[in-house]
Amino acid sequence: FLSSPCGRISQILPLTSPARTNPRSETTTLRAQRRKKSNLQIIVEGREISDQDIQSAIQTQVESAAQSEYAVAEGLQREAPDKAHAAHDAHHNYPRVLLHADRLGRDATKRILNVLPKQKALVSTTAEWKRLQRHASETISQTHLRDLLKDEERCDSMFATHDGVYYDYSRQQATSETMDLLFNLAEKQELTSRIDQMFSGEKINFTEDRAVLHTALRAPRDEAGTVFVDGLDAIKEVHEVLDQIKAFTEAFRSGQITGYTGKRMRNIVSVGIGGSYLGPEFLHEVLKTEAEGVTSSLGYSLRFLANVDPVDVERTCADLDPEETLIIVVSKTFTTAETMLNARTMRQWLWDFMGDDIDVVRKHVVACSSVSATDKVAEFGIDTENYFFRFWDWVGGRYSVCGAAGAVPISLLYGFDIFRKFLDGARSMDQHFRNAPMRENIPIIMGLLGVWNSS
Ligand SMILES: O=P(O)(O)OC[C@H]1O[C@H](O)[C@H](O)[C@@H](O)[C@@H]1O
Repeated sequence: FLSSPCGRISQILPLTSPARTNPRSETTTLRAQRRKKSNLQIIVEGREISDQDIQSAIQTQVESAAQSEYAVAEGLQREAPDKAHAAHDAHHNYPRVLLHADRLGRDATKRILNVLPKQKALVSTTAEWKRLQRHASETISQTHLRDLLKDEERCDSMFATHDGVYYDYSRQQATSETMDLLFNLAEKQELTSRIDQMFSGEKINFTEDRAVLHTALRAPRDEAGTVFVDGLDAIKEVHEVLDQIKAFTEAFRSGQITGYTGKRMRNIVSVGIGGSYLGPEFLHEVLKTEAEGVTSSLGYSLRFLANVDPVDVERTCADLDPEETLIIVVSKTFTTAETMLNARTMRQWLWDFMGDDIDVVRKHVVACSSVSATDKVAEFGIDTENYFFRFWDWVGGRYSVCGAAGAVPISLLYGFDIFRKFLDGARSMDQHFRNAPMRENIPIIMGLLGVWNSS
């Protein structure tokens, strides 16, 4: 906040320390003048910033933040998206103000908090959070896990189970009191209604103004018509793509789909990074030693290409016959530099063997990408009609394994039915997450322990 109305902060000087950090004489004078009022001085471009400056800078932001809430509440988002966007941006600056304050130190935070209107309580300012903080410093920091583990009653109570998944959290640095405090915090933050908002497609990802709907990726077909995003029936769309992947998989595995030279394709190279790589690879690692996975993948191979080191490309395809190889470019945005570089390298590899023909790309390269990247997929030379498997902006990259990003490589290697089972498992956990009471709810407990451990 200080950088926009006042200029860039150049120095922050605690007034109690000697003048060694600031040679400017006028600043020294200022410091002397203000010594009695405050023990912190903020210098911006040679000028000291007063409490009043801070207050007016914050006021501007807080006013637009207040308008933002109003705008969104009034449904302006639908009628005037630009306005709502600007309002959203301003709104997000509110926590940022505190973040800056935090960096400036305790004195600055205090001064800033004093001038901030009591508008929206951050989680860290709630009584439930403070109770957790006290509990952490007064009790848990003095307790060794070794001693916690001696308490049988405690250990017996710290587990949750659902559908064959058994979650034992007795090795966490936590007691049943910790859990009580965490559940209180979750209640205070209205977690249950936030979960419902997520499942129903509300745009809870407010930084990108998007829904967070990976759960729709594993919702059953008969739930079509229940979740809409910007007027589109999310679950219906999901099943259209799953049907497309199923049909493509069957054609690929039965040899109906062949490469450019008519050979049957047996090797799959999945190019992608981050969420477009780790999820599918994790699934592959799990399945490749499972009896069902071993038999269903016989005769096929799947490799991942995520690294841009040229030796990695060599390692991935040195022993592959390009005529029998299908390249999957997995990228939600279809712009990620590493992925696109590897995709171009693999395209060249195909061209080097089979000739510089666009049909080589149309027969050997498929894309898993978001609907909004369709033009880029087409530009690359991929057949967007038959070789493009889409997902949506409301699928976060790290969850895309349940969408085309995971479905295509895993189904081609192991068959669609195995992938379907994975979706069914995820669906079962979604239902548990949505319906189980908090104290038995595995994802909620894991989330709360995540908050506990990282804070
Ligand atoms: O799928 P893409 O658009 O190529 O992005 C790939 C990855 O890029 C970055 O690493 C992001 O942090 C990830 O969240 C994302 O999954």
